[in-house]
Amino acid sequence: MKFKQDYFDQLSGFYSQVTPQGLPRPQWLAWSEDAAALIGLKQPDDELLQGLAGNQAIPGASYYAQVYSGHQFGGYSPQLGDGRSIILGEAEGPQGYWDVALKGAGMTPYSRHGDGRAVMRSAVREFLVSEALHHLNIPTTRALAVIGSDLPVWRETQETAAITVRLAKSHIRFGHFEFFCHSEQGSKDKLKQLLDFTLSQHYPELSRDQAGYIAWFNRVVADTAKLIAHWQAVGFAHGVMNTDNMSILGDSFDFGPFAFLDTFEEDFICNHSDPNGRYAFGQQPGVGLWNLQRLAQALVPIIASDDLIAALNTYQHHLVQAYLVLMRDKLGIKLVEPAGSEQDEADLQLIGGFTQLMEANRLDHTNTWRRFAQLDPNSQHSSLRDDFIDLAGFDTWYQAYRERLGQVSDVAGWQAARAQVNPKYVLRNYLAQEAIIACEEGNTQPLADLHQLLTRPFDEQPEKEAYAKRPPEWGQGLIMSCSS
Ligand SMILES: Nc1ncnc2c1ncn2[C@@H]1O[C@H](COP(=O)(O)OP(=O)(O)OP(=O)(O)O)[C@@H](O)[C@H]1O
Repeated sequence: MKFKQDYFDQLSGFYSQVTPQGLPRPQWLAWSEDAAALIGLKQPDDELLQGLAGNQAIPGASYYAQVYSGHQFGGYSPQLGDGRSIILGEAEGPQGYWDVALKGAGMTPYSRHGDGRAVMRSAVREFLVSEALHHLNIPTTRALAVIGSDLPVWRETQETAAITVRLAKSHIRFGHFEFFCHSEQGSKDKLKQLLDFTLSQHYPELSRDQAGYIAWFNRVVADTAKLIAHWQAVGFAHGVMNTDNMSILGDSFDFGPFAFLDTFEEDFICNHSDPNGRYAFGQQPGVGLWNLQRLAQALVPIIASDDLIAALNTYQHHLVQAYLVLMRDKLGIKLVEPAGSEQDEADLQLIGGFTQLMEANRLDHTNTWRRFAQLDPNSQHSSLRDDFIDLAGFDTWYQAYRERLGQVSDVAGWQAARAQVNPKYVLRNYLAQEAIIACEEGNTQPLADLHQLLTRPFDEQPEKEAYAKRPPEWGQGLIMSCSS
């Protein structure tokens, strides 16, 4: 790995230099070849293993933990920070730089009461979902590897420690700005310094003045809205949308009790620690805006309120437009009239009508959408119909859909295009759980197989048909806790 050397200088006051606490007897549990290619790595080897396990220094790496704060479940936590994640710096790759972070590499000044560790279960889940989302074409941080060990750690029961090696275009969170606005260590100058750093790192095309700052905040609003549109379209529930888990770049970030929907349920809650459903699947669009409002509040000292409010007011538009693009593609309908016309409203109703039917008929989200890749769109009789109990409801919807769709001239082409946007395979919780149980028994092959499967989520993989099944009874409604 080749690290950028001037990175640190620009960040003074925003981090603490730390030393990782190594993992004894480390072993590779997972490795992502295409994430490795991002930073010019080819094969995992022993030296890299010891380096990423924190047992020996990696040449050129800097080792730091950042301070930030954030709103967690609606309340402000004034002092958070990388309590178990150590950033090595920015590694150079063929197409740019990536932060490399060791998540679970021991205590830092921000560990509070935590042990600085991550358990294997959560490290594997973060690895799988990072790579799965990427291959679903959803913006996300990436995962290079999972390193396991026999080091015992205590959560609800005794587990073993592991490290996820995370690659991120940026580790800057909404919570960074909140910290430098609200804390005693913060100031207008510090906020400006942080924003100028963000711009120079990630938005070199923007000027470092009021006009650039406003343009930047508009970008953050749009990127966040687009990310959430992706989650809603694919059926992904993040589970812990605290502002310290919101990437400034609009990448999916920090994976805990996340879930892909099995049965479609608007009110689905995947986080055991969220009994009121603050972060339920259907709440995510609203939470995205709420989080942006918290970010805007933190920016008041350096960006005029009117400009912040004007940008926030574009959120709904970006969200709806991005969602419409994704959902029209899933349904195979084309935008005929200009965006923003009455057709948008009619299409939202058509889409909402379908999701309501899915919910009322207790249908599987992924498999139901995948059916569009087999549908004969010119036929009055839909192969989808058999899945519904409410046949009259389906028939009414299908008639409206066919009217909107019109005649399709190239049916095979239409179906192939639907297969490229309606995935066959997603990371269902029970699949992750099976791979984790195998790892606990010393067998990493199921994890490797699942990872491979998820790198081609849109392809038929007949030998892996079973992975597309709805969960067995034990895996239905698996709800994870925040403890990881
Ligand atoms: N085991 C732990 N030891 C120390 N600090 C922890 C531990 N688990 C979580 N934290 C800290 O608690 C806060 C909230 O945790 P959260 O789970 O959102 O983050 P994370 O998953 O640890 O890290 P990241 O956001 O970098 O993915 C963060 O400041 C985090 O560093």
